[in-house]
Amino acid sequence: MLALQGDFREHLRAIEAAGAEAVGIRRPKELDGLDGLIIPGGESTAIDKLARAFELAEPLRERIAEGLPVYGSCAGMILLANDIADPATDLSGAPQQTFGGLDITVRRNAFGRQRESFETDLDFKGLDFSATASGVAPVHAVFIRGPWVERVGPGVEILAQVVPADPEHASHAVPLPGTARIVAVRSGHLLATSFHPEVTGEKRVHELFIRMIRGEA
Ligand SMILES: NC(=O)CC[C@H](N)C(=O)O
Repeated sequence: MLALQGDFREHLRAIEAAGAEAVGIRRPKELDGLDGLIIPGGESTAIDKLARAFELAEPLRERIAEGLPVYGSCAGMILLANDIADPATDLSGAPQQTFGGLDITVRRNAFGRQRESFETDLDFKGLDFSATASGVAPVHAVFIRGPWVERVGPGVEILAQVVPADPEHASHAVPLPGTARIVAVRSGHLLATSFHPEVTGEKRVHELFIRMIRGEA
């Protein structure tokens, strides 16, 4: 659990509820011996700056490239993306940085600002093979100033999309009803969701990640 900023406490609880042990990571040496890492929701710019300040960013990029399983939710998805369509810039005009690894382009705050946060049910692929042969299962998803994925590269699997139905979402960045937006992806050892399963008591996304770590999914 990258415990620099954001809702890492909620993820710690979700991992433990899913039957695994989790520890908070704040220093490069704490990356040694990890089976996997979760990057929580929060502010991607803050996590980026703190990771650089604590000299974690480079070692983490290396571990991701070496195959460390990582799950990123919301800001964590942004930090795993190779590209950001609209990166925030600091006072010197330098764009925010990501750890990368996922060949996707994300758009930050794509569904709007805090007041446009919303909840919806969506079908998530690969979660629950007892439900359907395809493993597609319904998930109640909470979006809080979330990103969406605008581009997926080869080898990136789309696990869930959202089609904002209610017309109120047509009044800003959210696409007109009927336009599907990618909100969960997987590429090998990397998993990312735009939404926050850790805030709803949903365990299956964390269980999927644990199965990925164990080589069972
Ligand atoms: N809930 C979240 O993690 C919000 C992410 C935030 N909008 C960012 O750009 O980093």
